[in-house]
Amino acid sequence: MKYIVSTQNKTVNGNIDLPASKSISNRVLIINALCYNPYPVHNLSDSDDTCVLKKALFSNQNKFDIGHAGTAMRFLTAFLSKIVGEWEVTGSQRMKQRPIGILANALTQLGAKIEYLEKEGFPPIKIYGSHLKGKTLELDGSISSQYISALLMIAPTIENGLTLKLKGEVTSQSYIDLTLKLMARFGIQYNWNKNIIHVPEQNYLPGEFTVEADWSGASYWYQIAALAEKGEVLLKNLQLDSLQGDVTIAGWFEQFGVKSEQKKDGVLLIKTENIKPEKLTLDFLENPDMAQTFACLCVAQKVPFHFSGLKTLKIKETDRIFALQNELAKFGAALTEPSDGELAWDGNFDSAAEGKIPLIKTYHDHRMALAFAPLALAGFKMEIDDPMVVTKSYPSFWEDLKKIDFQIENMTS
Ligand SMILES: O=C(O)C1=C[C@@H](OP(=O)(O)O)[C@@H](O)[C@H](O)C1
Ligand SMILES: C=C(OP(=O)(O)O)C(=O)O
Repeated sequence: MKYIVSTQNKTVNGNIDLPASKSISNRVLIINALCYNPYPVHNLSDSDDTCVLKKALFSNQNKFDIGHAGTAMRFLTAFLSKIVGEWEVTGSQRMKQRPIGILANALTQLGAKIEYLEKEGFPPIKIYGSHLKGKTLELDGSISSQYISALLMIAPTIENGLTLKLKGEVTSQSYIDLTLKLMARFGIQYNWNKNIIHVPEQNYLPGEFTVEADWSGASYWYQIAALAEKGEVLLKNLQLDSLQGDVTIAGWFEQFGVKSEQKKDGVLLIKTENIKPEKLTLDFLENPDMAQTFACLCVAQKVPFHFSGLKTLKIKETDRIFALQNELAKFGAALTEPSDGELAWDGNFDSAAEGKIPLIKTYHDHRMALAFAPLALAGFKMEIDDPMVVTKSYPSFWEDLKKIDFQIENMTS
């Protein structure tokens, strides 16, 4: 299936019901599974990534296919390691290329047994869950914070708790912070000093919980507001006082004339001023999921950029560096990779691309479709391949775009 995405509008006004955060939802599902008497969770995400984890946790099977969901893969691996039994976890072809060795080694040191069913260090895996005994573990933090979050969530429930000494340049720290803050919300005490996190053995205290709206999903609406000449968009249930690290984009978007105001029922984006930076320099180490949003925005706004902190983009749903280079080249923008973890653009367009209507490939990556579609507002015409890829995090995205008069034409043959 393909969608042709276009709009004649230059002004955007609307109220959008954002999806709930899949990062928060998946943490709360695991924490609830570790509680003795869990309360129901309100506003749980309806994304694929949350649905697969929920299905696995509530199933009576011992084999799980978590599709493309990184958090489900990593969180479930740690959770099942402490549940006595034999478990198999697999995922999509891409998941089989996303490493899990660091987490599996750590769990093995705590007493679990993990076998690789195909390739050493990668899913699918077989887990022999058992009673785990905590200790001090040294862990490379530069590949994925999800390994650390997965271990932290089970830490209070294993004998003697757990101490993690993080090595290397720790990526996505804002997500580690999110994990610990949510654990604290469920009664857990911990100590985090520089690169050492200590979680003593203790019980989670169940309580009522409502999941926040998703700041990563909000970024596409900020992008839309930035590309519009003017307008106001209310992002319902979104909070500026948020647990999610991606809230930081509210500040980044001010350079593109988008202001954020906290209202009773959400965050109001206000676009009044058509401004943009001469060049954009940003570090995405804490916010890797925002790289596609800003690369697409800068090309549409003709803003040269230099982005860093992108080393982990190659092991996400797709190699996002390669995907951005390939697809933005279809609009005539040649992005370079000055060194590993960097992406840059000099602001020049190749005129050979002018007047063409490219087919934007999405590479099984929701954020490719989510970040490219807003470019219709800047007059970029395109077809989007496999548009339902958005269900990984934002199932109602296309319906929401129609609310602000985007035309979404289905080209299913
Ligand atoms: O813990 C989480 O919820 C996430 C952590 C990040 O992954 P990495 O830690 O692998 O960078 C992020 O990219 C992902 O979308 C969600
Ligand atoms: C990287 C992402 O997800 P995950 O790693 O959980 O698959 C994402 O949602 O952008």
